[in-house]
Amino acid sequence: MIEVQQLTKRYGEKTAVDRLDFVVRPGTVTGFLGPNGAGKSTTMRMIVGLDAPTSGSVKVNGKRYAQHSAPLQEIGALLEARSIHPGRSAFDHLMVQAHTHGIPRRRVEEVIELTGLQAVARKRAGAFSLGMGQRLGIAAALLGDPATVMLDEPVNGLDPDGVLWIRNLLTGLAEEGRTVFVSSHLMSEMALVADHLIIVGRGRLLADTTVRELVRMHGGDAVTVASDQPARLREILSGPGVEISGEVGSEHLHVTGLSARAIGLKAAEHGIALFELSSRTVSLEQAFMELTHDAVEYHGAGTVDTSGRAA
Ligand SMILES: Nc1ncnc2c1ncn2[C@@H]1O[C@H](COP(=O)(O)OP(=O)(O)OP(=O)(O)O)[C@@H](O)[C@H]1O
Repeated sequence: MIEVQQLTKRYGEKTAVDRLDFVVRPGTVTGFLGPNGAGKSTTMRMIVGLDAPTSGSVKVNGKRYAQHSAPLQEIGALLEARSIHPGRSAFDHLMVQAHTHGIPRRRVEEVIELTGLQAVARKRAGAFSLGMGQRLGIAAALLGDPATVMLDEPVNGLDPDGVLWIRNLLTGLAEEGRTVFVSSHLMSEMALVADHLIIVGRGRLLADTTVRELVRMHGGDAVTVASDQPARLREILSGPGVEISGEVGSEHLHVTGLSARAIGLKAAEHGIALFELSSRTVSLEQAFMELTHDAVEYHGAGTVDTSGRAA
């Protein structure tokens, strides 16, 4: 569990993290999203005590990071800036950390296997590809068998096999009941792996929600239906959880809370002919763009956001 309370970090004039409040719970994968410079890495560094908050606090599994006697057994982290001695083998790199934390050699062998590094474990880490380096960073994060795992951009630079591997690893860790907190720029990837989302922009909390709820709030799964009896169709489709809108005099209705299939079947049951029946699903990417539009620090020239405005 990670509990962030009024967490703030200022670098001179710049407020990188601005009074953030959120809780990351065990048993699910929580995605940490935000545009470049939103404050994700700074927040993650404060969670593991690498940066001191200007104000506010953060607890990991009920205590501040520094108060844990064996922090590696509480939270395993992969942060963007990794420091691996290039001349040391993956095995030795992990053994050094294991030694200093009283972790047995058996666990080093386990994490090497878990991260698929067996074939290269004795090779110099300096010669590792980006993907191998990521796996080694994850092996180190899992070394202490921690209840909380935090990974900053773990899929960066990975090939499709690596991305799939990370996806399965994260969902597996959550299924074991661990707290899994992962940052990423890849919304499509987050949609597949995360249940819950913390979204930040310019250091502030923009949303603390589920993937489903975020998509629903930004238009969700709406169906457009057209017929020559819109008033009757509206009556037939009305029910709990169903929202219907449409302009007076228009043949079109916009329906949420019912699938296109259910609407088609109900219309047929009542002998109403339909001229149009189309679903519109807002992707997580669109919802994210709408939510963070005003919080993006650097827009590329000529980029257009999802609402069609020039950014
Ligand atoms: N050591 C530092 N000194 C001064 N400013 C900093 C420092 N570290 C971060 N910042 C600034 O704080 C803001 C937040 O940076 P941070 O790296 O936490 O964002 P991020 O969301 O992780 O971005 P990205 O997605 O690009 O990695 C940025 O504007 C950054 O320039």
